[in-house]
Amino acid sequence: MEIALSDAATEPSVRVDGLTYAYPGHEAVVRAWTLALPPGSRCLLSGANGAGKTTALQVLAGKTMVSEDAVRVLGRPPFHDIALTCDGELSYLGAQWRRNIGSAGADVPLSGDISARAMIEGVTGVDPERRERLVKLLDVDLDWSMKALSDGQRRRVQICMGLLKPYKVLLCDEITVDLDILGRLDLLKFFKEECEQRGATIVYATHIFDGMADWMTHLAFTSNGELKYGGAKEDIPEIQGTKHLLSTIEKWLRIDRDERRVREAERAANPPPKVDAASHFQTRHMAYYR
Ligand SMILES: Nc1ncnc2c1ncn2[C@@H]1O[C@H](COP(=O)(O)OP(=O)(O)OP(=O)(O)O)[C@@H](O)[C@H]1O
Repeated sequence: MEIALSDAATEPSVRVDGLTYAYPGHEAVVRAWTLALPPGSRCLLSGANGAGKTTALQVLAGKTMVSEDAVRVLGRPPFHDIALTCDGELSYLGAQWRRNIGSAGADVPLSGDISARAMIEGVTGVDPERRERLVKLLDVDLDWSMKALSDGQRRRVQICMGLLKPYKVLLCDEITVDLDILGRLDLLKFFKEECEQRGATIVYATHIFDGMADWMTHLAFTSNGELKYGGAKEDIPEIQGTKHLLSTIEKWLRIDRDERRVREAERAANPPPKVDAASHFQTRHMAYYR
């Protein structure tokens, strides 16, 4: 389903055109996605566990190779145009990023005595005013020792570091899950300002809808790998009015689960032939990973 531009004359910051993606040896988990997000838009990416949100975000982030025409970010193919991520115009805050930034892997705290200040001020080429604002916004104490933080405190330092450079497109995969209510709402407010004042575009995957109905300008709901519902929020009658977002998505998720159970029962009754992972990889997808 196409996510409509609010202004047809505006070149989208994110354009996805018939994107299909399968992990080697598996069925496609993203199927025929087409969407376009204009500058300044904030898209809530929603769907059940395993629906393909992380996979899609990783493709948008240029972590996996797909054809150059299938995904364009700021008019450029994110896998092939490495400068997009190196220059910080395209930023991805997701599971890999959580594992790599300010932790010793798998979100394990660093064992050395490194301060939050050393981590945050260690990021070079940053506007000091933006850094100060983010430290305040995220309520980070620069004297915190990274080895003695709660999950939420460590996440605040990570998020601070991830936002220091002013991206044009930001892809977020469940980054606020450890934050307390104020931390999450303040961050959503900051993101909204970034979109309204700088024309940044944000795609935000989450299962937490509190505050999202007012925040988002666009919605993408994926089910069984397909973009089932999508578009500018005013074009989706089912989610008009703040109170309808949670109940509507709950309804869509229940339909999704029922359909999945039917598919699983059918597959159990008629198991598909086994795919040779190596030849599938080479001949069909030629997928490479960063
Ligand atoms: N490296 C991989 N190899 C094969 N299959 C994978 C791989 N990573 C994910 N998958 C499968 O792809 C599907 C989509 O996974 P993905 O992580 O994109 O879902 P998600 O919507 O982000 O889920 P969640 O809400 O649980 O984070 C799932 O069925 C998952 O099992």
